[in-house]
Amino acid sequence: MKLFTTKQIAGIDKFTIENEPISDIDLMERAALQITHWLVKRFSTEQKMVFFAGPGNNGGDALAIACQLANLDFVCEVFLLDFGKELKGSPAVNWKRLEEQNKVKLVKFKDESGFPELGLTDVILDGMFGSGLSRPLEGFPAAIVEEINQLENTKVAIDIPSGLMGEDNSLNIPGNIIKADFTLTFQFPKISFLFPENETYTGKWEVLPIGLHPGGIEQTPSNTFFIEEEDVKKTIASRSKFAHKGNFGHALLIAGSFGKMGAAVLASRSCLRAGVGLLTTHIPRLGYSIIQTAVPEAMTSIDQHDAIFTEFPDLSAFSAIGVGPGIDKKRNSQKALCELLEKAKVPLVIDADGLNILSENSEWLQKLPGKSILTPHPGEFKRLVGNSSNSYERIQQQKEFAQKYHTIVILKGAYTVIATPNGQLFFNSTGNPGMATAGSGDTLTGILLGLLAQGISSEAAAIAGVYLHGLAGDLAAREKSEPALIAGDITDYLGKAFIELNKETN
Ligand SMILES: NC(=O)C1=CN([C@@H]2O[C@H](COP(=O)(O)OP(=O)(O)OC[C@H]3O[C@@H](n4cnc5c(N)ncnc54)[C@H](O)[C@@H]3O)[C@@H](O)[C@H]2O)[C@H](O)CC1
Ligand SMILES: [K+]
Repeated sequence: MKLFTTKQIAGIDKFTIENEPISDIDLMERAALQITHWLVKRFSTEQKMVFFAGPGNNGGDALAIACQLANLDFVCEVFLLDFGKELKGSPAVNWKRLEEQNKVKLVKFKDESGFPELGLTDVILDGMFGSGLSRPLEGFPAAIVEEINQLENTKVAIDIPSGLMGEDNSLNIPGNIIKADFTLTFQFPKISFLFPENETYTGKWEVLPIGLHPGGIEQTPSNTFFIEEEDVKKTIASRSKFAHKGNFGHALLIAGSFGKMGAAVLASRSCLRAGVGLLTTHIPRLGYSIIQTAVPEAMTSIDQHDAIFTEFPDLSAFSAIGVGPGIDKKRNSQKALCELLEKAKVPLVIDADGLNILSENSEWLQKLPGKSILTPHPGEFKRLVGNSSNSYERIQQQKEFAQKYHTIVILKGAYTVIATPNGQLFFNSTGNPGMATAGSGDTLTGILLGLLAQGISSEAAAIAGVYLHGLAGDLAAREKSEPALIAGDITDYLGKAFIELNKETN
């Protein structure tokens, strides 16, 4: 799914009005109805619905929802922020409808002194500002936000928590943004919802479709995407009846060191489960019996060194190479990685200590084979690319880095972001906090390597890999729970993830 800026969404909104065609008041009514349905399912008529409405269409939505709920016997009150200007357009129409309906208490207020007393079970609906917010809130609306945030009532934001920008909040004032329990957003997730620091404002968010015109969506360009099942299905081809293991590539995984052989085991197992034809795992001598016992399906390549990575086998047989999980960053391992970068002709997946070595030798980034995949977590990213003051800034850095070095950068997090060399960004939609556990990254490296070795392009492997990794984690968490989930479970549930992905087509 394409993701858009709030400005672009306003354009698609306009396109829908002109081309469906539908009047703006009817589009607002349709959007409002989606939220009304959601509220009716969740709350009872015993609870008063208290709306805070702003001067624009976000306020218009609030008025429309109040009108619809009042017709369903909910007790509603509307507090309209009065900036001394008459309401215009659809918000004005909805205000008039409410006056004529005569079921909802309507109050206009100009400053904090007009802030109402609320009952403990009242539900607050935030319809002050949505995608039309042009600058951070201050003065009167900011004071209202502060009042609302002090209350313990359940808060539901319409489209966007008031005060939050759809993309860049670098210059925003944290105290002047509504902290909602739920955000019900229209048609598309807003980009800022995908950043960890904004969870405190959005609470749990849901996308409610409002039937924006497919033509408008199609013709609006975007280089930012939300990965969904459809985007991954096409990558995972069904296998020919006559297939043999030679059809699915030969991966080389360089992983493990003394005390960290588990990383080599986890990554090897997930590489195999991702469907690779052959896997050779290169490990220090002391790891030999560990890997042979734990992963009998893998062939081994044994380093001359007992405890660390210092050399690698002839590369001509391999269709993709993974390096990093558990390798440590001793001087001889650094030298071996440098040589690997110079000799490798196939894309690499570089993780963990592989990335840390690169951070300490940034001039080697120029040596990366084209379309290699780097998989930093935020700490590794910071060491590799530098500091950033927020997630928006960080993804800009990520994008520039991927373009500069012609690599795919997978920045791991709740919504893992993939940056590609052509300037695109993909946010992953699967995964859960149970996956924040030791070795989870090693399993991702294995999956990526396994897909890449099968001849899947680096971009497609990255997109499918993070999606499947998250999906396997979600399926595992359903049975194991989030706290009890361990990295090996992700690998164990990878099969179920493939089945889930192919459900409709099978
Ligand atoms: N496309 C859709 O998905 C639909 C969206 N709908 C709703 O419409 C809003 C966007 O409405 P818009 O009128 O463009 O903007 P807002 O209501 O968010 O606010 C604009 C209003 O506020 C003033 N303003 C802006 N910034 C500030 C500020 N910092 N301080 C004070 N005042 C400010 C501005 O001048 C305007 O007067 C979207 O979020 C949805 O809720 C449709 O209803 C359905 C289709
Ligand atoms: K809002």
